[in-house]
Amino acid sequence: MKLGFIGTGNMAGAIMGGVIKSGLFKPEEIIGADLLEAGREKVKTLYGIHVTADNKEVVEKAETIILSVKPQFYESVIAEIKDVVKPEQIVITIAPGKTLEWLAKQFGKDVKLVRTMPNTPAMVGEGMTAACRNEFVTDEELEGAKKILSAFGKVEVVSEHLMDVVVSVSGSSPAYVFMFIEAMADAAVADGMPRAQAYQFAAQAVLGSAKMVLETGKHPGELKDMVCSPGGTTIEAVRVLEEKGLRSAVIEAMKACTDIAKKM
Ligand SMILES: NC(=O)C1=CN([C@@H]2O[C@H](COP(=O)(O)OP(=O)(O)OC[C@H]3O[C@@H](n4cnc5c(N)ncnc54)[C@H](OP(=O)(O)O)[C@@H]3O)[C@@H](O)[C@H]2O)C=CC1
Ligand SMILES: O=C(O)[C@@H]1CCC=N1
Repeated sequence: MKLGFIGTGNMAGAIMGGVIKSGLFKPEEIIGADLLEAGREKVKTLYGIHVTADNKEVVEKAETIILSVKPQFYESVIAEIKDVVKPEQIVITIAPGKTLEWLAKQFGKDVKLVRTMPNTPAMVGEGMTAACRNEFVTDEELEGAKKILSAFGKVEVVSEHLMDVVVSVSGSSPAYVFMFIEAMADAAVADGMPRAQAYQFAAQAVLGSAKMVLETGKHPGELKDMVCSPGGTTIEAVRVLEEKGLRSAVIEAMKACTDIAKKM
């Protein structure tokens, strides 16, 4: 088995979907463990992977392990698997707040650790993942981990002190973007557009705008100005968004998100 997941919830499912869709791994090369039968059956049906109720079986069978349980379960799961983790295995973590130092202390032995923060757009191959490693991971092994992470989107190696910021700017931010899309669609529905059509229009506008930022290299403010015709419709919307505090709401929400990540 090439890849093993402990915890087969939302984020693990998004990664499974991404790596299988990319062709990097076949479903039969992936194994996942979860507490409940329902959780295991869901990923077995959706992705065709092997499943087990035994976390240790995942560690015994897979080359690379992704710890995909909630942060509050990291301590107990590591205590359960630490004796079966082999020196050559790479353990990838995806939990906010769990530092390399804290993780190493839980394992209590030399383990190759790659700390990451992915996001659910991994499911459609458009993830954004940040990664950092501990001293036992060689350059070649880091490249191997990056190959897995880039199978479902972009990956960037960052200094560990940035990992809490990454949580708010890309780990959690899909949720704010979905809220924005939902709100835009609600407004369009209020003005008479059928809901399904409203989601298409709003989501495609967000997708295209994000592509413009990534592909033109222009400042987002300049791209915004290009939409605002003098005396036109857009500047009126911009005026109201400023009055209602959109920018400040986003900044304050992200500060709260980063602060929580630091405390986890
Ligand atoms: N969702 C996201 O967008 C992102 C999540 N993450 C991180 O990914 C991790 C998982 O989050 P997410 O997928 O959202 O959470 P989920 O609750 O969807 O998935 C976690 C899964 O782990 C199972 N689980 C709990 N305890 C154990 C255990 N002891 N052994 C095996 N499986 C167990 C849970 O089962 P049960 O439901 O029965 O408890 C659940 O199916 C977290 O650390 C989160 O911070 C990182 C980036 C983005
Ligand atoms: O909400 C959470 O805690 C996780 C981490 C980043 C996205 N979801």
